[in-house]
Amino acid sequence: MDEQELKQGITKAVEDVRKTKPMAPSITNTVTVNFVANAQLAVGGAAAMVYLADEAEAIASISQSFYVNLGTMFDFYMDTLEPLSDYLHENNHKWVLDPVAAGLGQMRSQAIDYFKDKTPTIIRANATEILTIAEMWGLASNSKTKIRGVEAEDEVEEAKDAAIAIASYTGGVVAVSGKVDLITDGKVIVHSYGGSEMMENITGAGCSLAGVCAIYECVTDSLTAAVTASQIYNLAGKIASKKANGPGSFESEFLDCLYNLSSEDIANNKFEIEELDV
Ligand SMILES: Nc1ncnc2c1ncn2[C@@H]1O[C@H](COP(=O)(O)OP(=O)(O)OP(=O)(O)O)[C@@H](O)[C@H]1O
Ligand SMILES: Cc1ncsc1CCO
Ligand SMILES: [Mg+2]
Repeated sequence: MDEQELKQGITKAVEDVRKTKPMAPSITNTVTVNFVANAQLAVGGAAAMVYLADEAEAIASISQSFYVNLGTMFDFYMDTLEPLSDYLHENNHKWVLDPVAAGLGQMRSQAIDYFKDKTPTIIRANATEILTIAEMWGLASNSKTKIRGVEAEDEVEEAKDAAIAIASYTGGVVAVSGKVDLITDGKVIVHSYGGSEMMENITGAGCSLAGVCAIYECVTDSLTAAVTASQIYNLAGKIASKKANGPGSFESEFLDCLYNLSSEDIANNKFEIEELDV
């Protein structure tokens, strides 16, 4: 894939979502659930949040991509997450994983271990979470990262090799967010630029970015979907930060940008694509 093909793919993904309004269901954390749904709606998709095992499988069967976010774990989650990820894997169903706070606690670790062979088609996370998963899955060692909570403790480029190793293992895409976003399928690396430091002053920029990846994944391949989500987030974040007076107005300006930006402007936001030697 070259830069021109990717630009065309981004433009088409943005337009197809606005035309066809695809629904991507989510099991997502209780902190940012409303922001995830609003971001999915703002880009033109539809949201549906579920928590029970029988509902998750039923709604997965009528969707093109499913979003799983581990932000706030509850006792009964494994009863849903294990059969759901079995179902997604067995049916070659696309799904996005946001492994929030990977490495924290026994139940979250059990979930991440379980997902290793359930082929998540996009893993979207911050650098610390990607470094942690690569280590948990035995794909990298000697990482010095230490989990503290839901925030990144490492720079995006430090997670580059871990991201490539995970993508090569799953056969899917890994998207690492931060000041510059890095997206890889193990064959190419895309860097998407823009955004704003203000995105660190609201909760859920990352959670909702992953939810929006699932929306774009309903209409295009996983690499194009993850790049399109980063491109719209980076342009919307940059423009919204110029209009906002603080985190409150930033959040609403940001949603307005997701809704209003043109597909051409989103595709023309700065990005670079580089082939990897494989
Ligand atoms: N310092 C920054 N400068 C520019 N853009 C940023 C910056 N920090 C984050 N972003 C953007 O914010 C979005 C979310 O990424 P981030 O890395 O903050 O996710 P996260 O840490 O998982 O967030 P959360 O857990 O709060 O949902 C991405 O589009 C990213 O490019
Ligand atoms: C703050 C917080 N705590 C658990 S999930 C979450 C949202 C950001 O990941
Ligand atoms: Mg996060």
